[in-house]
Order: sequence, then structure tokens, then C-alpha cells
Amino acid sequence: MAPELSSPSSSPRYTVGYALLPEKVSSVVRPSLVALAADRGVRLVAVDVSRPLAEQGPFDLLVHKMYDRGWRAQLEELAARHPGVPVVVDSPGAIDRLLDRATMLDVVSGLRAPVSVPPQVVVSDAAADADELLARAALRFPLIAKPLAVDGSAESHDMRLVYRRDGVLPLLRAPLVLQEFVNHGGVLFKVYVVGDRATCVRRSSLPDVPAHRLLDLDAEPSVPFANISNQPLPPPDDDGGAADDDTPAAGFVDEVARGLRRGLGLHLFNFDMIRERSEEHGDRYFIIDINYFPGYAKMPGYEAALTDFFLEMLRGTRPVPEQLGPGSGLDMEARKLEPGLGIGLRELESGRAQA
Ligand SMILES: Nc1ncnc2c1ncn2[C@@H]1O[C@H](COP(=O)(O)OP(=O)(O)OP(=O)(O)O)[C@@H](O)[C@H]1O
Ligand SMILES: O=P(O)(O)O[C@H]1[C@H](O)[C@@H](O)[C@H](OP(=O)(O)O)[C@@H](OP(=O)(O)O)[C@H]1O
Ligand SMILES: [Mg+2]
Ligand SMILES: [Mg+2]
Repeated sequence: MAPELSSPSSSPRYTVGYALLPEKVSSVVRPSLVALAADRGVRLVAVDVSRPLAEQGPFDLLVHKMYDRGWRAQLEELAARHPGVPVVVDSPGAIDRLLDRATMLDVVSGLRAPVSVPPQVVVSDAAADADELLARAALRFPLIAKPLAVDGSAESHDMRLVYRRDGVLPLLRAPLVLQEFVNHGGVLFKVYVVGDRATCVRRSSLPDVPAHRLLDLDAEPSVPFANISNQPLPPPDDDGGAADDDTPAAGFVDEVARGLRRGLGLHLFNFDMIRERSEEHGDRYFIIDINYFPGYAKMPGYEAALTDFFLEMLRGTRPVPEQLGPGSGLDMEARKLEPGLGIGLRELESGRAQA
């Protein structure tokens, strides 16, 4: 039965543990989220990842974004021994696919919605002949060179826009992905997914590259850049004519989000989508990046969205993603949980929960 949670003074009935890096805690676990969640009966508690997980809790639900292998091993070990207690969101196996740009976007080809990935090739080691790979993949300049690993480091966001081949390839540090740059009017659509909610936010992006830039041999053959989508949006006059009401239709955004959620077997992520407008092809949408547990505070109304989602998971009113992707051996089912009956990991370890 759902707990009575409407009164601000009601004591928390559920405990949600979060295992996040300090920067993510300060960006997402803001007082406004903690207060709203508490008001609705959800207590947010930090997991101390330097201590054994089995000694902490009890947690009714665990959310996490940690890159540490030791942490992951703890989750897997516990899950193998006690499937489903507590509910872990999301499965490390499913998250793994987003931590490698070679596999991150594989899911897109299975979507029904008309959206694709720009052509790309993986350069897996420094000894690889990037020239030969480029020729074989028939990629067209400009390209974006992206580090393969997505590991929470600043380096994993160090990109390079490559206008032409001359003298550039030795500058690129493998392993990386070379992806065709798509002109898209300097505006990116960042879609935040929280369970079955999808919220599209307009963000700044790289400006279009005019054809003559590729032929200008006096200009730099490549330029480095990082974290471009955190820059403020250009005023509407300067952003290629794109305006606030130019965001993709909500039905389309929802369809893409639903397809990704199902294909990835994940609940908490965002994706970056760009739109190419050309006379030749009309509008074409591309997905260029998917991020696990992003900076939710940049999404309007994130406090209510996350709190609703926690409660749905805890009350078992939200099933896990309908189709779980490969490699997600740790996926756990949301199940009916009596409020306040979160089973402590310590108790499980000692066998008391079975008593
Ligand atoms: N194929 C592309 N065509 C055009 N622009 C692109 C393309 N790929 C990336 N970009 C631009 O480069 C930026 C950074 O690329 P990407 O999103 O892959 O990197 P990231 O560091 O993982 O970003 P985030 O901070 O969202 O995790 C994008 O926000 C977009 O502005
Ligand atoms: O910190 P790492 O592991 O590198 O991952 C980042 C993602 O790549 C970004 O997409 C997040 O920012 P956005 O929410 O603006 O996408 C960004 O969110 P943040 O602004 O809370 O740091 C991070 O989640
Ligand atoms: Mg991005
Ligand atoms: Mg990213």
C-alpha cells in the first residue's frame, strides 16, 4: 500500500541511497531536491563508497554513477547473492555501453523513429593507420575526434574539430572515434530522460562549417574544444535562425526517448540530438552522444521528476525497462515494497532477512 506522504511534517518512509562523485552530489543533490523528496516521504542518503556497501543502509533504492571497478564489483556481488534487494538503478552492465564511444550509439540503429548516427570509425590504437581507416570508412571532412573512453575525466570531453587530413592525424591521441561533423545551425537538443519522462532543452553547439573553410589551407587544419554545450546559447539572431519554438515535436522526442530507454535498458540518462536542415534531404536528426546520470539540475523541474521516479520505482508502479539490453545481467526488478521495510544489506548478509 502507498504510504501517506502528503504532509510536510510526515517522517520519511523510504530511504534512497546515492553513490555519486562529489561534483555530481553538489550539482544534483541540491537542497531543493532533498527538501521536495523529504516532503514526499523520501530520505536521500549518501553512500560512502570508501566503506563496504554491505555495512551501510538499509536502502530501499540505490542510484549510482561511479566509475570505480571496485564499487561495481561490490554491487554485482551483492546483486548476485540477493537479487532485487534493494532496487538498484541502473544496472552496471547496461551503463557500461555508454562508457565507450564505440558502443554508446549502437542502440540508435534499432530505433523506429527517423534518427541516425553520423558515420564514424573507431581508431583503437596509436599504431592503427588512421589514413587507411579513413579511406576505408569513406568519411567526409570535417570530422570530430572524440576520446573513446567516457570515464568522468576532463580528458574524456577533449574534442578536436578536424577540417582536413594534412598534418592532423599524428595529433590525435588514440583510442578515439572519428565522427563526421554535421552542420546543425549551432543549436543542440539535449533530452533528459527520467524513467518515462523526457524533457528537451536547447543548448549551445558548434557553429556550422562553411564549405570554403575546408579549402582554406592558410587556416588551422584542426581546432581543439571541450564542453561546448555548457556555453550560453547565442542570441536568436545569431543562431542560424533557430528559435525557442523550433524544438523538435514532443511526440518525436518521446518516441526517441522511449526507444533508447528500452534498447539500453536504462532509466536515467540524457542524449544529444542535432538536426541538419538541407534542401537535398530536408530535416534529418542525428544522435551524437548519450550520457548516463547527467547534470539533472539543468533540466527544469528536475526535483519533482526525480522524486516521482523514485516513488514509482519504490512502489513498483514502474516496471524495469521493457526490454533489457545485452550485458545487463544485473538488472533487477522493481517490486512492491512495503514502506519502511527496506531490507538492510547487513541483515541480508547475516541471513536475518530470511528469518
Ligand atoms: N557529429 C557531430 N556533428 C556536429 N557537432 C557535433 C558532433 N558531435 C559532437 N558535436 C558537438 O560537439 C559537442 C561535444 O560532443 P559530445 O556531445 O560527443 O561530447 P561530450 O563531451 O560527451 O558531451 P557531454 O558534455 O554532453 O557529455 C556536442 O555538444 C556538439 O556541440
Ligand atoms: O562528469 P562526466 O562523467 O564526465 O559526465 C558528464 C556528462 O558527460 C555531461 O553530459 C553532463 O552534463 P549535461 O547534463 O549538460 O549533459 C555532466 O553533468 P554535470 O554538469 O552534473 O557534471 C556530467 O554528467
Ligand atoms: Mg554531449
Ligand atoms: Mg557525453
